[in-house]
Amino acid sequence: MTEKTYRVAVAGASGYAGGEILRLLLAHPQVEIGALTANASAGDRLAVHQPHLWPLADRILEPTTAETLAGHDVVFLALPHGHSHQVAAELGPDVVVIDCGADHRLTDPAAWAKFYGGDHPGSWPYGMPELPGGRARLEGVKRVAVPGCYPTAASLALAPALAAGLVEADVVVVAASGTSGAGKSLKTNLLASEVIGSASAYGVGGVHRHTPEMIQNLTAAAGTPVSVSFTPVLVPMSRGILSTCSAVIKPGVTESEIRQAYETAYGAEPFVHLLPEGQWPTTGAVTGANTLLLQLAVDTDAHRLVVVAAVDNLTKGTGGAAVQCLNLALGLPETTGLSTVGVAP
Ligand SMILES: NC(=O)C1=CN([C@@H]2O[C@H](COP(=O)(O)OP(=O)(O)OC[C@H]3O[C@@H](n4cnc5c(N)ncnc54)[C@H](OP(=O)(O)O)[C@@H]3O)[C@@H](O)[C@H]2O)C=CC1
Ligand SMILES: CC(=O)N[C@@H](CCC(=O)OP(=O)(O)O)C(=O)O
Repeated sequence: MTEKTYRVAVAGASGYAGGEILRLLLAHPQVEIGALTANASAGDRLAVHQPHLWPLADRILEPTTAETLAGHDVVFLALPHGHSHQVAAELGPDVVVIDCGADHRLTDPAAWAKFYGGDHPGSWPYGMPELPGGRARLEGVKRVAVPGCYPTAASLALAPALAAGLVEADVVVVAASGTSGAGKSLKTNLLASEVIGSASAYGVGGVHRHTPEMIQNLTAAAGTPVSVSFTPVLVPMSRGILSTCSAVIKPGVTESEIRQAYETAYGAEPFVHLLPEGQWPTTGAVTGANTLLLQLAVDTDAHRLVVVAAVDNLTKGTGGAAVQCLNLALGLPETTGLSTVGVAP
């Protein structure tokens, strides 16, 4: 029997997230790539913006309109946040819409207003299958909110310990990110002369917009309100996030209990792995792979659990998660078209 092919459009195809989605879709056996859209780049050959996507080099970017996105089974939205809800509103209810932006991730309108401003666009099923109950929430859905890159690393790093009640509900996350996390648009702190040879903290003091998303995920996992102190750090690499997450261990809890909780949570997961003891995650090991690698240690003097997570912000941190959610939404095997093989060195 011939397998069904789904016609897929990508809005924001000239950007980093759109480019990564296309790189992965080119290896997906049940996808036909339809319209590729952008804003100011409309009219350009795709190769001008995505020279690595050779099979699509001569495709012409179209404007992002209801007309260009019509006639597809699936539409990926890889647009700056604040734009996708308007575009999604014009797509029919039978179209599977996978939004890589932040518009539909938060369930709390007050958190949206505080960190993004304006009216809350509403929330969609959240695209992190590995969270408790996460997979069931995505099967067969028509709308998916793909998580932010920093929340992917922090949430998967801490959810098992919080869900098992092994640590206090007050966590610290410090995460180093490569520059592609900021997208392609020009920003002065992303000038090569500012970034090369320098690491810098930003969004310090609870103001980064990914903080409420981490709180949302970890509170749901813990079943009790969790407070999160998050500090992002920009480092001179193009891809990758290395997130160091810690929490105070509850009295009497042992390292083997904690390790068991992570093995139970992720032992059967195709894309999230607790490394063998003594081996620590690196961003290089996950570059281009839809994989999140974890390791943990117990700091007995400080009474803290420390978990380190590595993820490629563009793969498991966005584009790979988006394709994983597509598979769940369409009822395909979750790993279809997704590789856990990285690029090294
Ligand atoms: N980069 C990352 O690691 C991650 C990104 N995301 C999310 O993915 C989305 C895209 O991010 P990213 O690819 O990094 O950003 P980029 O700046 O690299 O790309 C943005 C894309 O959106 C298009 N665009 C810009 N403005 C409009 C508009 N008004 N109408 C239609 N299209 C428009 C751009 O087209 P043009 O070339 O014409 O300007 C471009 O294709 C964002 O919401 C981001 O938060 C999520 C997780 C991680
Ligand atoms: C290094 C860097 O600048 N990273 C971005 C990550 C944001 C992102 O990509 O996530 P959203 O999908 O929520 O916008 C930042 O801190 O804003």
